[in-house]
Amino acid sequence: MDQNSPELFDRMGGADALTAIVQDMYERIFQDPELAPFFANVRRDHLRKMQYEFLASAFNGPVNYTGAELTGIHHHLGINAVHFAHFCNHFAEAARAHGAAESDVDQALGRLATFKDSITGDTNVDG
Ligand code: HEM
Repeated sequence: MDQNSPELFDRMGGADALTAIVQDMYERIFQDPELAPFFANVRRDHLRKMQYEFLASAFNGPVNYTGAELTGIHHHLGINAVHFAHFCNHFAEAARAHGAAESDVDQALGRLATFKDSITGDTNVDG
């Protein structure tokens, strides 16, 4: 079931659709008062480009991820499980807005969930 052809990347509409989904997802994230502060000093064009590569690759598209290792770039930021859930929800809403099938949204969310431990860090650090 999971190894359907065409791949998830293609079923979601390929490069053009995923580029639009990433753009839309970050518009939602940057407007979310809980998530926006994390991105205050981030180069947004670079972020969108790297996220496109990452998701395209995670969805079995013909793209190599050339960005930073996920744990190293996120773990010190204090991202908790609620932040992670909201982030994934923005992705899901953006994908639906661009016509993704619910079964494909579910599959994509399942793949994102596998990165949760790499993204979330310990928020109880003293000082
Ligand atoms: C499955 C979920 C996530 C994935 C796949 C993901 C992926 C990525 C990728 C690919 C980058 C770019 C790396 C690079 O520049 O080389 C990035 C950067 C970043 N992400 Fe995430 N991310 C996720 C969740 C989150 C969450 C929940 C937050 C915060 C609430 C977050 C905050 C950031 C920030 C602030 C940066 C920029 C870091 C910097 O430039 O120093 N990410 N993420």
